[in-house]
Amino acid sequence: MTSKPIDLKRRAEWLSKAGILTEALPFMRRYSGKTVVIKYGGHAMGDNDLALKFAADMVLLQQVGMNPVVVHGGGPQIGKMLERLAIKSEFIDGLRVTDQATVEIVEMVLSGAINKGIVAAINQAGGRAIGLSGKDGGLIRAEKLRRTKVDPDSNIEKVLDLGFVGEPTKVDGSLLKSLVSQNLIPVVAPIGLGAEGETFNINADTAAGAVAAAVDASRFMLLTDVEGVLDKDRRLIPELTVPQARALIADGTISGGMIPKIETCIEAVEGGAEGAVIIDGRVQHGVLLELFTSHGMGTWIRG
Ligand SMILES: Nc1ncnc2c1ncn2[C@@H]1O[C@H](COP(=O)(O)OP(=O)(O)O)[C@@H](O)[C@H]1O
Ligand SMILES: CC(=O)N[C@@H](CCC(=O)OP(=O)(O)O)C(=O)O
Repeated sequence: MTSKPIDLKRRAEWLSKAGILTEALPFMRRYSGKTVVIKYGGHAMGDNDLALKFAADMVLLQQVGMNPVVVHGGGPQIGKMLERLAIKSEFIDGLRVTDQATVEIVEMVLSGAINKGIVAAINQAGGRAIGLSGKDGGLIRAEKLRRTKVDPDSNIEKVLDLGFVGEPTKVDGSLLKSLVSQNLIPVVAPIGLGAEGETFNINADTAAGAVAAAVDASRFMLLTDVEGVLDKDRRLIPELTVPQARALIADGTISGGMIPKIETCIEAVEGGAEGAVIIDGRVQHGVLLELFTSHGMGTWIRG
């Protein structure tokens, strides 16, 4: 039996048309050996096809010599599960108020179904992913988040009690680096371990920022369900300086779940990352478009 000959000329033309040879190679060379932390938001997970493409992109990043580290969210998925269990949930400034019953569900959804789903998809795509929550190996130590807010009527500062919402106090970057050195792709669920063994629900953007700092990431990307940061007329803002971003939070243009993203990006660039970018996770292969094309996508936050 003879197999059909491969038309190499056609394949070469296709590669060239796809711009792979001309456009992406210099970027691939530039980022080789660099660590990129990708925050994969619950809204960006979309359907199965999109999730498989995301997984394939992670494998490709590794194959061109980069070190991808994934930190995932799952807010909408937690919301659905809480609804099924008739547990009410509310958000303050983009953070879920988390009581004991809620934190149990948060951990179950994030460290269970979502984490293992991403790990399975990356392994299916030919990579070697390993799933961890912040509890595994003591990866993310956390403490109760202290938040205050000035009451606009009385002008008095109030302490907000968000329950088991945590903030990272220490991320063990050496653990992640040792996994990466063994060609593994770490996939991290944003659950923190408290000093008394408590389970903390950490906003995934915040957890991703702390992970990026701990592994000295040169690139930090957040995938969400909008094109990037939008102005008051809902137009994409391609680039923001730190002072501009702060001003947009102060005047209310940036609100809700976009606030922790921006705060985390500011920390990442102030902490020395080459760049932090918020991109549309609903676009197929968005990560590759951002990293390996000259126009990139989304909103860049610069120092
Ligand atoms: N200025 C803004 N530009 C873009 N999105 C914004 C802005 N202000 C608030 N948002 C909201 O932030 C959301 C993204 O945050 P979030 O829902 O927490 O996403 P994820 O699950 O990806 O973390 C957007 O869907 C949008 O509703
Ligand atoms: C404290 C807090 O708000 N935790 C988040 C954790 C998941 C998350 O951040 O998921 P996304 O990135 O998909 O929004 C929550 O309970 O929804």
